[in-house]
Amino acid sequence: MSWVMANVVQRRSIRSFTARTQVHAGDLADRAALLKKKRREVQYLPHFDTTFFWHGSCLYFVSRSLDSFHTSMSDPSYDGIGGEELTLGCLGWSTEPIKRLIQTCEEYADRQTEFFVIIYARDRYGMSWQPKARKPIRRVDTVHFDDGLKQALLTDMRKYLDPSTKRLYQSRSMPYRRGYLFFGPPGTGKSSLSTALAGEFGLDLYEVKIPCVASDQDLEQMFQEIPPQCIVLLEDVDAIWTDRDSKKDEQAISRSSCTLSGLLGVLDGVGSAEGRIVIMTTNKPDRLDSALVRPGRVDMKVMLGNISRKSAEQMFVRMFTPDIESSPLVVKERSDATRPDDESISPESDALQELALEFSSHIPDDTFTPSQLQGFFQLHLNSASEAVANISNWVERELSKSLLDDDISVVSEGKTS
Ligand SMILES: Nc1ncnc2c1ncn2[C@@H]1O[C@H](COP(=O)(O)OP(=O)(O)OP(=O)(O)O)[C@@H](O)[C@H]1O
Repeated sequence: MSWVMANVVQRRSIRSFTARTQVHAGDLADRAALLKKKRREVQYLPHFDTTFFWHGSCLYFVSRSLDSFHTSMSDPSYDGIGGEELTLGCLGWSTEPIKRLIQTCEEYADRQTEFFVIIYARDRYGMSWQPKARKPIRRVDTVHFDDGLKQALLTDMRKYLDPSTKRLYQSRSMPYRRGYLFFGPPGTGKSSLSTALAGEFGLDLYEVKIPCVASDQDLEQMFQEIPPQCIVLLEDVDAIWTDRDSKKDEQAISRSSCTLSGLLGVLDGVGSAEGRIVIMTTNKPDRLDSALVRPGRVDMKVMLGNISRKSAEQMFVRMFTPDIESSPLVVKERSDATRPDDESISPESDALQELALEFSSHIPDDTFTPSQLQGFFQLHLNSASEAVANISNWVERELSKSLLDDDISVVSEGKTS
């Protein structure tokens, strides 16, 4: 119906259409499902009647029936998507044009739908999981780190989630689970990458902040309530309490109340559900116990470090590429043949590439975190050339700041010793 609205009714200036404001069943709908998709507040559709239109070289007609519409609206489980009976026909002897049109409409609907990643966290009493936030899906290519490593990670996860892999694991009596360790300094994209991966593979994300877990029993309870197909994000896993930590240890004060054996128990114990992906993050990989990161618990380690010159260039291009997704005209007109890659051949994008190259030549390799650089872009979002003009001053300032920070830490170390 949306396709007919955009491509027939609006184009031919047909002046009658229907509009409705209630597009889901309100309280009865599952909250997580509601969070997952963005619904338009007002939905415009063709009028109840038969609409004739040409598409390609065929004459089609589509009919909406008022009775069928009423029936779907009175069904309490109706969620506003589909449900209504439509009759679609075309003049001719073959059904192929109808199948083609249905496919076109399906592709159109996919492009119109905006999906979100649902992030679950424990409620404030630590009693149950609650959808905490929905985040628009972030594409993995917007998280910048080593390209080879990124491809290896995506391939590994895709392979793991393939149904044939599950069968293979089961037939070999191997536990069907996968673990990853993302490590690197603060602000290098560990959380962003986890959310992007959840979006890429259509999985919900269950967030466990290890320093906030009250006890091993709580951790066990949490894991028992996590569904099988999801990503579990264990943040700051270095805060887990190990036997080496003594009560006098100053760093141990900031440690979690759950223990290494408690964590190992939920990772591979009886209660550990099959099919889930566990991602652990840490800023201090050297503090992790070797038992926690052994193969089977951590199958792949991904280092997210300071930004390289190449990634700075890619980030620049991403920041200043016109936002084609937000233009309704482009969404409507765009076919797969005109996807964003085509921009790379336009003169504007050549100019942008040149600016990006000049910009990145001022960025010292492996010195700033991506989040630091993002902070710089936030100050100059309106003009790419302004960003290029200001970058060398910013680099100088940041470098002198970090020298100052080093001095301060030396002085404070001197005081404490
Ligand atoms: N590699 C990256 N590529 C693109 N953006 C990044 C990257 N790393 C960080 N950012 C940006 O910096 C901000 C902070 O990133 P994020 O929280 O993912 O870092 P983190 O490594 O998880 O930090 P922490 O260890 O403090 O939790 C985000 O807004 C994110 O967009």
